[in-house]
Amino acid sequence: MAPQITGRVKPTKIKKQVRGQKRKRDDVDVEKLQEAVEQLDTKTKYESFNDLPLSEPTKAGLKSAAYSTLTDIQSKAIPLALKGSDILGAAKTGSGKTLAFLIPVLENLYRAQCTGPDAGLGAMIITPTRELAIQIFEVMRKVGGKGHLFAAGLVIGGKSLREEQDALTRMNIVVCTPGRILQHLSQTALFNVDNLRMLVLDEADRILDMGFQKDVDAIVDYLPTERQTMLFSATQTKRVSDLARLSLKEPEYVSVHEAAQSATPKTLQQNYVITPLPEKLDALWSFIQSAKKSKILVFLSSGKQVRFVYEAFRQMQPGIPLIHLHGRQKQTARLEITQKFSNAKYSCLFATDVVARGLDFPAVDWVVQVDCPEDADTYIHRVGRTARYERDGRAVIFLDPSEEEGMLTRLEQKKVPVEKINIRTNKKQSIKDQLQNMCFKDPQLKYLGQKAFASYVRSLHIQKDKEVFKLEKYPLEEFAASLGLPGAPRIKFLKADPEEIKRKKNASRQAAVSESEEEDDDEDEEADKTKNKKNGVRTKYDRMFERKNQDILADHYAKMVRHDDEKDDIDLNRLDGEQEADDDLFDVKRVIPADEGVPNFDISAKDAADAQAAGLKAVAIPGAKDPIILDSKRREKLLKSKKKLLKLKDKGSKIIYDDECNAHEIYELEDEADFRARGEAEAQRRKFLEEEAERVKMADISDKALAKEKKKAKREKKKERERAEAAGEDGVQLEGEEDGFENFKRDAAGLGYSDEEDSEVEEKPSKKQKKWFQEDGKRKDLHEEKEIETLGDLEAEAAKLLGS
Ligand SMILES: Nc1ncnc2c1ncn2[C@@H]1O[C@H](COP(=O)(O)OP(=O)(O)OP(=O)(O)O)[C@@H](O)[C@H]1O
Repeated sequence: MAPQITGRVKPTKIKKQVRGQKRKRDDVDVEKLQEAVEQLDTKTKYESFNDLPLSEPTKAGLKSAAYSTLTDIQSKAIPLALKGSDILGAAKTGSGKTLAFLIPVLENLYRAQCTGPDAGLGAMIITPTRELAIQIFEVMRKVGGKGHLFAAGLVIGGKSLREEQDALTRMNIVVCTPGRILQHLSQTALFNVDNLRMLVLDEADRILDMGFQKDVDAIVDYLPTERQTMLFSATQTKRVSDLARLSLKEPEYVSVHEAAQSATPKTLQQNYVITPLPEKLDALWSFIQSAKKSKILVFLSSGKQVRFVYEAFRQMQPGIPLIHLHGRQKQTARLEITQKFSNAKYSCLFATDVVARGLDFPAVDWVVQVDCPEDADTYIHRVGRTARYERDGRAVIFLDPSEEEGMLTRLEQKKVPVEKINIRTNKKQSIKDQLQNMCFKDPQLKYLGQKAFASYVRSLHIQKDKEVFKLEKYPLEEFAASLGLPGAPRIKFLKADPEEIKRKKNASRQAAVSESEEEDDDEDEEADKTKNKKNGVRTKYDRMFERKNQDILADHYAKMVRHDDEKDDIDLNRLDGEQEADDDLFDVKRVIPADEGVPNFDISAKDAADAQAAGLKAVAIPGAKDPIILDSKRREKLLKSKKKLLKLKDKGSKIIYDDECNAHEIYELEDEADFRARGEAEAQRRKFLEEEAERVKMADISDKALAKEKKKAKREKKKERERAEAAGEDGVQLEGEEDGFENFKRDAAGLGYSDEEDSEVEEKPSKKQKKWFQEDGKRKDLHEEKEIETLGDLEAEAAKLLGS
């Protein structure tokens, strides 16, 4: 999105006069406001925006956006911020922190009359992701667009630097991502920040985190030290070193957490299900099947997993619209997807942590965490995408048994109440066979699966919290099988020069991560870990990472599975133009045996010669076109199996015979002279098309006649049945009718919970059976689920879920 200017230039004389008069009125207004702000009692709990000394344009904006009462954080932070204090604001997700800093920004700049191109930049709002910046900008437009004359804009990249440069020099308020604004600070000569009065860091803990550390330090160096600084997040930093870096002056710590019993919204129902890693996709599929009439946000730990799960599930047609979002998609695609998910009533979005923070998707029913988050803070932000601003919401996390103890301890420490539930046995569906079948038939999907496997193992390997993530405890072979892979891909861990790692770390953190993505790009951290591990004990997993084997996934093959929505242009936000560093340190290098159904991996005679030169043995197979190279025990074994060798042999080609019993290939090129003798090529082409069109038309007529006949026969059969029923015959029922309705009811009720224990006992057709989950033990504070009997009940339930 290009920077947008909300302020207007009024060139005519009349307009100038009007403006002059308005300014006079504003001056009086400003003086009065200033007085009122000075007298404001920061200890009072203000309930209504009308009780605060706010300018008319802000009041109008709040009114038109239907904001009337203040949330807790707004009530505590706004009065202090209006008076100019530095603020450290911490409040639960969805509690209205955005307005808590936006209103003071608008008001303080208004009172300072910091409007128009000559006033310069008055406020800078920094956020970790582009999506969040856009969202904040939209809220600002909504609240500030009713009469304020500020020039406000977005600087998040995705546009040419030049366009942004021009607009930046006229802006009074900028909402930006760290990388891009730093680029302007260092490259845009006319961008002057000497008048900056306010600096806001939304999701401050993330921005002050190692990924953005350098950028933020560099930005702060450009800014005047005399300014108001505000930090907001649901999981706030209190580190003195962080605050010192930003030169906060006696900051007011405004926390709504401290007194609260939990760090998450009261209206959020949180559960966990113990799900061994190889069963996670089964569990996810079963879950989606039972919650089709909902809006679901599914978190996975990397973009590769997102792509694989999305592709695989899409092919399996789950009956709910699927979309996916990760940081490697183009900006426009990312925006479209967030928009789509926001507007959807029922939808399932597979995403990485790129949407974990701050995004305000309306009416999300479920947040499902398939992969365990790296820490409790990430958990809090992920689940915070539902149950926003007093609405209900539900969250469920799938924990591998090895993660249970560690993660629950972390959550308890952060005051996150989460209860165990089980998946109902009759709701469990296994999709392993289906995935295996799909991967066997579709090498592209299999390739995505291999990448997903590698990136997941990598993410486990680099996790900081080893009490939660114990790599050796995960059943990786079974996990690979659960993705439909014929075996666990071998993962190669390239050892890099520590100096090179350091250089990359600085460069890629500055560039890539600054745009938002917290996934996939962590090779640098990973490399550090290896360095640290150097003196430690090597496990079988270390050996797995270090294993070397042939690279047979050729470039063209990788390109083949490249998605349209992936970045293929240079990201303007990357300072050093660095492109996908994704696989630099980790790579899937799997030797794919010929019997795994992956085509196009024939070993040519040249390859064989190369292999021999490299000291490998190449063996000629009778009947096979090319020799096979003995580069592994598996291939040596293959030589001993006649059945497997058969697959390597030339399959022959199909031959057809003419009337004189002469053999022909199916497609043979016609003699050119004969072809020319029949006339102009173009005329022949046209004639062929006409004949084909006629043939299709005839086929269509006979198809229709057939369909008509079938319909008639069906109707007659139905009538016959009805006659029989009327005559009192037993056991006749119209096919499908009853079943269809039952399924519909089941799906709807699958959203609920029950109090009963998991049991294998055959279940009576009671309503409780229809639920996907059941609780492990007794749970308090759950809202009663109304039993869904009719379509009307279902609609009422859906309306309740959607908070309408
Ligand atoms: N005073 C208010 N009255 C009514 N609705 C409000 C008010 N303040 C905020 N909201 C609504 O609450 C929702 C959440 O607000 P916001 O996005 O600011 O939360 P947040 O605390 O920043 O959440 P997160 O920690 O996830 O970033 C938004 O849909 C917003 O419109």
